Amino acid sequence: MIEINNLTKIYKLSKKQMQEQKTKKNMKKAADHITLTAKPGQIYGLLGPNGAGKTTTLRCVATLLKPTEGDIKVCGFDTVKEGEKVRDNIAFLTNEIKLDPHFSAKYMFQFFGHLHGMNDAEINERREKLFKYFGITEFQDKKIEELSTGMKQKAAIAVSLVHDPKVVIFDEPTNGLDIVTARSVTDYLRVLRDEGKLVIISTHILSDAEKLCDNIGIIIKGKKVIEGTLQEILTKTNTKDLEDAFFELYKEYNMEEE
Ligand SMILES: Nc1ncnc2c1ncn2[C@@H]1O[C@H](COP(=O)(O)OP(=O)(O)OP(=O)(O)O)[C@@H](O)[C@H]1O
Repeated sequence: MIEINNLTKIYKLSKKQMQEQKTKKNMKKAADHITLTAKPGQIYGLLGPNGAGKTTTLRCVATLLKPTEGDIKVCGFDTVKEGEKVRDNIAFLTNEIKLDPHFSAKYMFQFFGHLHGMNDAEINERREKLFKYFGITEFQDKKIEELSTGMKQKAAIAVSLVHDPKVVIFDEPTNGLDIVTARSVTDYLRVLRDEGKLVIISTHILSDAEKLCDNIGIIIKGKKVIEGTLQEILTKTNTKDLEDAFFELYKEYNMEEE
């Protein structure tokens, strides 16, 4: 279970960042009083345009950032006061995760398994299952640098899941992946959901949210502006598809003063 309670995250901007973001303010409120609950056996999608605050929110959930205000509980543990316990229960994935190119996927899997306190028998069982699913078994002894981009990505995902976490946090799961790799990743998120795990993703791809997510929270300018199943969102916005709903909300909330 993830319980985000009134999360606000404010970044202090450097002069360079102020220039880049074309603002005179030296603070940026990236998450603005976000409250949400995501439950096991569910894929929860944070949907929003670039810069909406999705990554910031997920990084706070994953204990990588400290909220400015509010608190977050993951499996009942506070992300600030009990960070280690939170980290035991999660995998945080992005498409930027890279494995050391000089080692094999098998070696990296074992290395991270040991870091999580697993024994060799447990690691081997997990590896057989995950490598089989992602089609890595045949290439498991090759150096990462010799693998294709898609295979590298799948190996990184398998390694992140070595400890069989209850909660999987995935920032932009299909970004930058070819269509075949993207499909195997989204299919695996469904497998995890069906195993009773909680999967929370961020995306700006409407079709991913539509097809994959049991619950969708739309974030615009750091605020959660609506939440529900696809059908609930369409009913609340009186629209026919998620794209129409999204643009209605975007028109309404993107105009708001900061
Ligand atoms: N470390 C940082 N320092 C200052 N500002 C930041 C920092 N990280 C993010 N921001 C700003 O906070 C806002 C939210 O960024 P965030 O990356 O959370 O959005 P996002 O919804 O994930 O967008 P994207 O899809 O582009 O990754 C943006 O305006 C961004 O420029």
